[in-house]
Amino acid sequence: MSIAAQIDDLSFTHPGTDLPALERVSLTIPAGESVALLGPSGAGKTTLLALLDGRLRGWSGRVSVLGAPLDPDQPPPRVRRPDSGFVFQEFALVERSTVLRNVLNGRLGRMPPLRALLGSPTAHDLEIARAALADCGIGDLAGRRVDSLSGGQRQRVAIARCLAQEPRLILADEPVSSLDPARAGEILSLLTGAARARGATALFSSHQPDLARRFAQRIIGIRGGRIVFDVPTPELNEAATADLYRETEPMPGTGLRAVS
Ligand SMILES: Nc1ncnc2c1ncn2[C@@H]1O[C@H](COP(=O)(O)OP(=O)(O)OP(=O)(O)O)[C@@H](O)[C@H]1O
Repeated sequence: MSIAAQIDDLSFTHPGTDLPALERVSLTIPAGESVALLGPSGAGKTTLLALLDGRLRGWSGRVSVLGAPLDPDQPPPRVRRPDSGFVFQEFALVERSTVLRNVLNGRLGRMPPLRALLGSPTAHDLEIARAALADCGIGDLAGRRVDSLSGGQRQRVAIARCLAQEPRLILADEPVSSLDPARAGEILSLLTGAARARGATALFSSHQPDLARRFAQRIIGIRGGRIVFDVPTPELNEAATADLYRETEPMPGTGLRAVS
């Protein structure tokens, strides 16, 4: 089995905080699968995705992404960075730029540094960007400014930008939480379908167990920074999902909820 991410005994506390956001996490994410990360607010989903994206420093444990170990003290080398692509909940697009320009930004990491600095794409970059737009069903929007688009269209642009990067691992942080249910299904179908078509691995976080079931082959439950289950989708039962999202009892007399 080829492995997209291997995590052993990973712990991390955000600077300036006391409680770990991730605690003794161990996980294996097989290459080529679509995997959902479920868990309540504050569970550690964003932290785990950012860490796999090489954006956090000062963690402990061992983490390998696409066969290369991450260094807890250094960002990944530039040549490896485009291998993992990130889709953000709030799209993170350049609002006043065109759709095509935004998607071409996904090519920057694949360009030699001087070309990236000048922002001058080659014909090959343009070809890849246009193919990504077409795959996302928005070829006709190439010349539109992003700030004239709907939320669903913006997320398609963000996915196209990620695909233009030609990543082998696609990390997506609640990519559909701002969309209506129909749009959310379309976008997750697009994201996981595009990953599958490219032989890439997709790891997305969500608050919606039904969407995770529909679009992920594997579901990981995280709560309080710890993995509470990691199962093939058909094995996920209602009780485990309900327990993941259970409310803790208020602590007597305080109105506060106990951390479990
Ligand atoms: N930049 C930060 N600085 C300090 N603490 C942070 C930071 N980001 C997250 N945390 C803390 O780390 C813990 C995990 O947060 P994280 O955002 O990873 O959870 P999440 O599962 O993604 O939540 P949500 O579903 O609400 O996005 C929380 O206790 C949160 O308050």
